Amino acid sequence: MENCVQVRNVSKDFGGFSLKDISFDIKQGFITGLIGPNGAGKSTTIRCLMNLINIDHGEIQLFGKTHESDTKEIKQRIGYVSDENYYYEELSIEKNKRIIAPFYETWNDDAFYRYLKMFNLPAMKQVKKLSKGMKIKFALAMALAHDPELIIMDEPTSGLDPIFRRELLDLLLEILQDEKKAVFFSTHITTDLEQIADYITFINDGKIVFSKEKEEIMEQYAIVKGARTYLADIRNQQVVGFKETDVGFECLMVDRKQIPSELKQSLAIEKPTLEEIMYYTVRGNKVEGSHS
Ligand SMILES: Nc1ncnc2c1ncn2[C@@H]1O[C@H](COP(=O)(O)OP(=O)(O)OP(=O)(O)O)[C@@H](O)[C@H]1O
Repeated sequence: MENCVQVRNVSKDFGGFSLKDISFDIKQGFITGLIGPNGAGKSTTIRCLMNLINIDHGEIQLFGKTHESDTKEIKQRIGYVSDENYYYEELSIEKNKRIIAPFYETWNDDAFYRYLKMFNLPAMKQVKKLSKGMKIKFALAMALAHDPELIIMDEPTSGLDPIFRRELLDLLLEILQDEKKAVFFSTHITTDLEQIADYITFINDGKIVFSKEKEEIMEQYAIVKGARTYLADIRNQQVVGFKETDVGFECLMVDRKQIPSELKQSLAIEKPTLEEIMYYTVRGNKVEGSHS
């Protein structure tokens, strides 16, 4: 299994915020989701991959190459959907296309118009007059029309209605039928990733919490619920995040194998959702707990 992206020990210091020695891979043939709370560093990470930000330390390889020596080729091979509109707002979809398309050697005009039709986009409309969802669809059409090997998207689904969101997820799966391609996207809608992602990279406060196969994460982590009587026993274990409830406690453990066998009968042990993994990791082990 080949990595189409390798991020190794990358750091970037903005003063108030920094990416701290992050490393992860994006694998060819798979969908990797990037999750993390607001301000965790998702967009910054994506901008580093796109060479829109200079990194302070570390190395980023895309298709075995680096931006320092091969940025033009790398960008040819990526379809990028930014979280900000980076097209000409005053111009129409059609005029934007005419300016940008010649940059791509593999541009496919038929595919572009097919996507416009599929996404219900009016070619003659000025970009500034498009709705938020339409802007994302336009960015998608531009990103997909040059048949990229790697699709990188920064929160593409956040402004989309649930119907189109589902269609987009199906479209991504269809694109992935070609095993040479890869998709990497950030999102707060973790249920989308539960549906379609193969790998999850979780970033919190500029650090990678994990970057792993989704199934492995779901098998490894556990939500443990129990009565107060077992509270002391469980707090002796390696607990990621913890909260007291009216009836007892609920916590997230990194490794379900660590739950002592003598306690297993008395506790409810469940598979977590990605949202629960994020929630407890960010919340941590605050002792006061919130009653739910
Ligand atoms: N150019 C910059 N100069 C200084 N600080 C920056 C710059 N870009 C981002 N930051 C800071 O870096 C931190 C991480 O921002 P980033 O946009 O990467 O987070 P995010 O995980 O994408 O968040 P969100 O989910 O809210 O979109 C924030 O505190 C932000 O203010």
